[in-house]
Amino acid sequence: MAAVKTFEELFAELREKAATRPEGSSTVVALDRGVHFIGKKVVEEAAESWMAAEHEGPERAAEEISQLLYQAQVLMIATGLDLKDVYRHL
Ligand SMILES: N=c1c2ncn([C@@H]3O[C@H](COP(=O)(O)OP(=O)(O)OP(=O)(O)O)[C@@H](O)[C@H]3O)c2ncn1[C@@H]1O[C@H](COP(=O)(O)O)[C@@H](O)[C@H]1O
Repeated sequence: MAAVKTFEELFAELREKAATRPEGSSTVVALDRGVHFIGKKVVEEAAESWMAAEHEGPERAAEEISQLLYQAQVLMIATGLDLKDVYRHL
């Protein structure tokens, strides 16, 4: 099994990608397309998470929810938010 990546580690990785803009990064492509594009991805992955949880079982739900968390982080970066800006509302 691949090494487990935490939410905080993924966010740090994505912020680094946004700053250094490496070739081939899907995160850089999404950030260049902007908040409207990323927002649609958030909604798409939310819907796919719901459908997987209701009809496809826990393993598929886990995959889709991981993509939802990724897209939420990309939206945070596109909006200039840090994790602590979100955490203070939890
Ligand atoms: N965790 C993710 C991650 N989850 C989803 N995605 C991207 O989000 C997009 C999902 O959009 P789509 O729904 O069109 O993709 P799909 O294949 O149809 O997926 P399904 O939802 O249908 O299953 C794809 O481009 C994926 O590459 C992700 N892209 C990157 N990461 C991680 O982010 C980090 C940086 O990645 P790069 O920026 O690509 O270097 C790395 O650790 C990656 O593992």
